[in-house]
Amino acid sequence: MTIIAPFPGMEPLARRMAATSGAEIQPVDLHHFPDGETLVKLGGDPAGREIAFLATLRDPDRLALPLRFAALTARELGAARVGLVAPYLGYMRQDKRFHPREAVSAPIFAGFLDECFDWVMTADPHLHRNPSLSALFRIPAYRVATAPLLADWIAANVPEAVLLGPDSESQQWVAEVARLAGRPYEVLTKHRSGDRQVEISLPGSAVFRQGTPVILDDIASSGHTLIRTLEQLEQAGARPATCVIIHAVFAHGAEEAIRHAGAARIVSTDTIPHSTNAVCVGELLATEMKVAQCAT
Ligand SMILES: O=P(O)(O)OC[C@H]1O[C@@H](O)[C@H](O)[C@@H]1O
Repeated sequence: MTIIAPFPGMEPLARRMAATSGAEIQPVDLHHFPDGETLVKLGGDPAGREIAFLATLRDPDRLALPLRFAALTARELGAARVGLVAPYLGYMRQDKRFHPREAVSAPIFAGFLDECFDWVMTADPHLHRNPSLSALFRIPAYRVATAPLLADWIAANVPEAVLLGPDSESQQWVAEVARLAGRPYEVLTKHRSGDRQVEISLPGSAVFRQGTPVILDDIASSGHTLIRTLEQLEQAGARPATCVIIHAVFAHGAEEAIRHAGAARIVSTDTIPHSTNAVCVGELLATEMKVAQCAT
């Protein structure tokens, strides 16, 4: 039987995955010493077993070394194969050199995970320039799409939804969710000049006035993409908008600021544990994990 080894905070998602896959859950213990170093302890003996660590990489700098300790320890103790399920895969946004001498973090981070694991799996990675996850990793890389779950949620919860993608990067998600939900969509124009400096322009067609706007994006981080979109919609006289986010990254104060900007509701998937989680990806990940484990 496969082992799912959740990092701290990931136990609820591990239980949902285990309910579908029948896997055994063995939580990973992290002990933080006073000097800042971390002691990793596996929850059981992985000898001869398939083990999948479950860690969402919202805070990858803090998690990278413990992940490596866990993966190499599982190997040393004789695990048959060691996988990583990272429902949110951090560092994918720095996929090119935007300014001279910057690190192109996405492939470097992928290379780090290549060295630790036999396979990796994630949900809707932020890869809008190169949508192929397998081009980034040398190990087998699997992705699940949350679009069917988001479409179902919108169909059940938002009457007369008109989907809005705040920028061209969101086109791939908003177009697919709109298609599955059978609802219209529009993609807005965004200009970002800094971490928290964002401008949004609404399209002239104003389809968003014909229903309830649902702003759909893969990530809310500083929240400024959503905040500026909400402000523009309010100025244009649209109905209060619902924000649907795949990965609830939410930097400090972001959720409150988005609510203050007029969001009628904010919902997210549970790729990152957060109070806005309303859509569960556990079954999706568990089903894809069986595919990963059947592959040689
Ligand atoms: O505007 P914040 O919330 O900081 O960042 C999230 C946005 O930045 C993009 O990469 C994401 O796709 C999303 O549109």
